[in-house]
Amino acid sequence: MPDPAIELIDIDKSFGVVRANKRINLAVERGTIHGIIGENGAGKSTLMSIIYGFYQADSGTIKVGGKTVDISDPNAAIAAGIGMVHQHFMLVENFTVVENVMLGAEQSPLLFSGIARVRAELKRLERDHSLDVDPDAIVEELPVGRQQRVEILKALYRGADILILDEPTGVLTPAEADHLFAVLRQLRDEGKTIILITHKLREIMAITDNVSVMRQGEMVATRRTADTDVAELAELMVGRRVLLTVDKAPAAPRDVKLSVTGLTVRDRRGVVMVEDVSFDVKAGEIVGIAGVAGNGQSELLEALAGIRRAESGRIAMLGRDIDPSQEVDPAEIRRMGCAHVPEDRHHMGLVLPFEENENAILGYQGDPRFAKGPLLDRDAMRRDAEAKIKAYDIRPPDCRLKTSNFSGGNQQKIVLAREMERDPDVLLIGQPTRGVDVGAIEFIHRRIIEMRDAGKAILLVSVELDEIRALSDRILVMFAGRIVGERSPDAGEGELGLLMAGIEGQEAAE
Ligand SMILES: Nc1ncnc2c1ncn2[C@@H]1O[C@H](COP(=O)(O)OP(=O)(O)OP(=O)(O)O)[C@@H](O)[C@H]1O
Repeated sequence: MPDPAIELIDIDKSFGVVRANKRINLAVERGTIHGIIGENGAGKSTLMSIIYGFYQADSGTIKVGGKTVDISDPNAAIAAGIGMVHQHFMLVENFTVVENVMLGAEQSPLLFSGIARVRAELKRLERDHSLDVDPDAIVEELPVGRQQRVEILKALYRGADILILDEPTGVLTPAEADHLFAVLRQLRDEGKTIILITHKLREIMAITDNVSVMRQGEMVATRRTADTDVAELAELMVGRRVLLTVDKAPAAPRDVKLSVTGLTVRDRRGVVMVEDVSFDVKAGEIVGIAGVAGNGQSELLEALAGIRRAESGRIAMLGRDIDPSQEVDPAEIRRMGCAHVPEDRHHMGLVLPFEENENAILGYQGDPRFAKGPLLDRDAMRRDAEAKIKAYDIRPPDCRLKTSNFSGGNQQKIVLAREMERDPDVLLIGQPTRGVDVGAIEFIHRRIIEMRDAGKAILLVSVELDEIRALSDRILVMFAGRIVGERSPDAGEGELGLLMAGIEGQEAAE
């Protein structure tokens, strides 16, 4: 390669018995966007953490601009011109944008020349890179797309020439993702080098110049994006052909298992998040809720699961009437036969310092299968966890490992296995495949269809329109807290997109 911006030579890294990176070699050409893909647990985040100095490689060499560098911590990475935009933003939420940009940039001589100059520099960076954000806004009040811009600005402010983005579109709306891509292309055209980790192969095809594939800790292939396609990449990732479409028979809906009438939910500040929502879900059908993130889907799901109090409305679930404006015990909802895969696995689905086998029964500790007198039957828990690890191909297959030590996609599989394998009659499922690889998506989709065919009533919330269209038997579109339309899964992407943007919906609702 004529001019690699960064080169990794024989990088090796183990965590105990897990060899996360095995003699990795990679050269990233300057002024290109280079995608890194791979199954959950393939070692992508570990490799990026080594480049950014969070982890130290056990052996190997990193060269930046042809020179060997010792990246002992993130400050050394920054000094070498490497910037990172994290999956879970590393911003201080109650600080302003300027304060966040200044924070941690102690090495920057600009810091000593006052906040006014920092603000001016920030303004210039924003203008030059179409990264519009108010420097004085408090970070937690910004939508996620803008918070991400702050992360990018922070890296640019510190002089990053090489920018690493880990799953940057996972939390973005489609419009925000398009904007991000425009920014990345512009940065590339200015000569910056971008390394992008994503599970979305369509994004790889749309935006990268080259793509490298990792499998089980190894770098197995690098391709020019123009010379490959989604099917080849999927196969390189998982080592077998992957079905990229979902095969399903027509639904055979039976009696209503979940009926929601006039549900209204406000958030802590009193803002209406769900407004007068009514719908039914029958046994043997999947009802998908489509919508841009932040239009009330999360609050709807939480109210149904009993973890958020509603203002008014009625819920009839599995023959029982629930008044959601009263305190509802989520454990009671679970006991009735309703399982819930929460959208935000870090905050609601898992206790990260717990062992895998403990999270595998979280919320179901009272189950007699796991009781030994007044105590927990640890052997039964481990046997149960091992069976789920096998069925969901959770890696590494170690139920004693702390949950925080699993990769993001494998953490998602731990939650899915726990909730789906309870054999619930009603399944509330939020963003089931966020952060999971194509092989696992194929498996999870198949499992959801099997559950439908076994007569379960399934409510699916996903911001991935492709996923909603592939799985749902009926699609409800939510906009600004209201259901603005019902469509069949055959409805075109354009038609659904307009509804999701509230354009047709407003007329329909009037
Ligand atoms: N701090 C740690 N301690 C122990 N094991 C770890 C640690 N960090 C990562 N691992 C293990 O290293 C392997 C690689 O994980 P990594 O997070 O790099 O995967 P990934 O390719 O980024 O996966 P995903 O797509 O799911 O995010 C996994 O088996 C993971 O469990």
